[in-house]
Amino acid sequence: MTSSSVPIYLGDEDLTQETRDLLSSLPSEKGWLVSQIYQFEGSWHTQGLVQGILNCQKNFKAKDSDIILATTPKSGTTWLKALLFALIHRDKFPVSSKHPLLATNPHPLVPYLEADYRVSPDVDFSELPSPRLMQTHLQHHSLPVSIKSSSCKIVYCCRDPKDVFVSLWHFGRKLSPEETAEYPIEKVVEAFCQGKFIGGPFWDHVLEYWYESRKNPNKVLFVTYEKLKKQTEVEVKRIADFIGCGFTAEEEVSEIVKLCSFESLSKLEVNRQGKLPNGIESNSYFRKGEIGGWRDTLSESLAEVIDRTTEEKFRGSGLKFSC
Ligand SMILES: Nc1ncnc2c1ncn2[C@@H]1O[C@H](COP(=O)(O)O)[C@@H](OP(=O)(O)O)[C@H]1O
Ligand SMILES: C[C@]12CC[C@@H]3c4ccc(OS(=O)(=O)O)cc4CC[C@H]3[C@@H]1CC[C@@H]2O
Repeated sequence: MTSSSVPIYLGDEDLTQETRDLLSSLPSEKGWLVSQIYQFEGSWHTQGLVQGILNCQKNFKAKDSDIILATTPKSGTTWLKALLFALIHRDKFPVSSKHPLLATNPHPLVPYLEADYRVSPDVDFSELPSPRLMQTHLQHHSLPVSIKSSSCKIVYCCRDPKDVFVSLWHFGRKLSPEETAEYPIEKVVEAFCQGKFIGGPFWDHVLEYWYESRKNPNKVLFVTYEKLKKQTEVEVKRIADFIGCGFTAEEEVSEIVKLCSFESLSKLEVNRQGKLPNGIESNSYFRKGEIGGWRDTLSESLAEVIDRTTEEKFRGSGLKFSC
């Protein structure tokens, strides 16, 4: 059973017999926020997510024009959802007081594949305007085959794992204050570094997309939260070029950058009040939005534990997080 405060799609209601049989054969562990997590295709998920992944792998048919945003949780999903939505639809929705991002949180504007397939195995994305934009937290090897075999584009965003961890830590404690109150941070860091965490192991997730981006740079664009934060306009133009909607010399990128900035989005009423369709408070997705914010939560020794894991895992890959 999952805790009642986490989204319903993570839960174990109405699983198919096929999923139940599969789950009974998978390694499982007690989770931090959810009572049980399962290792499926090398990554850890709830029962509900395994059901959503199976449905998605079976039923999702990518189109060549699709754009898939892939991230690990807390690596910049909300920001990229906003930026990609604004970039793709800028002809239809120029930046103005009527822009959809001023009235709607970025999450409902961009479907979350495995969660939506969890809610309904027959979910229909055919009504989405072209190019269709969708999000996933899946590891590369677990993506539906058609995403890998079609010419659709994958934008991958990752972030320094210390900031990812701290972002998750605060997100989880807000989501489930009672369940998390007694949980020492040291234990949660340990589980995160062992990879036994929803979507984990974090480092394997990043490395897979890193190597894919190097092997096939026209298919996978590798973006880091840090670079996006430091040189937003340059990175947003690079993303726009990659997804096939580059900026002309006359066009201004700064309006979209400003619209999607943490400062703008986090001040909007729609992102400050109320809940998203998944039951999570809209403001949970906007906390600090900084590079290196981990310093106010992690001791030096815990930061070292995460850094050591990063060094070990990334050794020889050419990948580094610059802060
Ligand atoms: N427009 C934006 N610009 C920069 N960071 C943003 C952002 N919107 C959300 N974030 C930050 O991204 C993290 C959430 O990640 P995700 O969207 O993948 O769940 C949070 O980090 P912090 O908790 O460090 O503040 C959140 O504050
Ligand atoms: C899917 C989700 C982001 C991940 C959140 C999460 C992360 C780690 C967890 O620890 S453990 O229980 O696996 O040990 C639990 C959770 C539960 C909530 C998850 C979030 C719900 C919506 C976000 O996109």
